[in-house]
Formats: sequence, structure tokens, C-alpha cells
Amino acid sequence: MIIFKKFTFDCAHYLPKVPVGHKCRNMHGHTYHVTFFIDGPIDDNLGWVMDFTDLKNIVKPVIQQLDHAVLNEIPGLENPTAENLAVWLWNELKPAIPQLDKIELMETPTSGVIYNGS
Ligand SMILES: Nc1nc2c(c(=O)[nH]1)N=C([C@H](O)[C@H](O)COP(=O)(O)OP(=O)(O)OP(=O)(O)O)CN2
Ligand SMILES: [Zn+2]
Repeated sequence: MIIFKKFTFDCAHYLPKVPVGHKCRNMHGHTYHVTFFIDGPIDDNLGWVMDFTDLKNIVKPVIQQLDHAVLNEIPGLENPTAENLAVWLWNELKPAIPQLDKIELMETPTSGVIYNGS
């Protein structure tokens, strides 16, 4: 079974590698919405795949690094496209959450990425 938990965070960023004149070369902000999907069996005794509260407590400190930050200033996010941010989140959290199945990251209400480690 797959369970999921959603988080939001607000960031500034610019995309340094897009061509001159592209709107995303300018510093701008987003409210990101990210969903973490956890895949595993239902524990017979507890009746759940993973405690949502445990999941929150693992993810929150990582999200706090991003919230109200300039993403470009964070090591590994010098080119903070949605794709690179999803990979960064995966690399930060997969070691602590082996059952992590995929991440869905929405940069705007209409633009986003899904990443599962490949
Ligand atoms: N593949 C990618 N393309 C773009 C990225 C990205 O990270 N990966 N990022 C941007 C911009 O940073 C911007 O955040 C998103 O652009 P866009 O979807 O055009 O945003 P809008 O709010 O203007 O879109 P609406 O269509 O008005 O919803 C650009 N491309
Ligand atoms: Zn942007």
C-alpha cells in the first residue's frame, strides 16, 4: 500500500543557466507543494504502513532548510530547477526513509515533477 504526506514551503530562486532574457533568470518566488509517497505493507499490529507523525518528524527539518531560503545559496541547489530540487530532496531523505517510493514536487499550480530515484 502507498501512503503519502504533503508539505509546503516558500522559497526564492533564479535559474542561472537559462538564456539571457528568460523570465526565470530573474529572482522570483514560489510556494512549493511536495508530496512524499511511502510504499510498504500494513503492519499487522499497528494497522499502518508508517506513522504519519514519524514521517513528518523526519521530513520537517529538511523542509525547514528550504523554507524562506534563497535556493541558489544551498549547497547542491546552485541551479534550482524543479527537477534538481526533487533530486536534492530525494537524496536528503531516501537514506532516512528506505520505504520512500516517489516524490511529487509542484513548483506552481500547473508545473511539477515526479521523481522516484531514476
Ligand atoms: N523543466 C523546467 N522548466 C521550467 C522550470 C523548471 O524548474 N523546470 N522552472 C521555470 C520557472 O522557474 C517557473 O517557476 C515556472 O515557470 P512556468 O510554469 O512558466 O510558471 P508560470 O507561473 O508563469 O506558469 P503558468 O502557466 O502561468 O501557470 C520555468 N521552466
Ligand atoms: Zn521559478
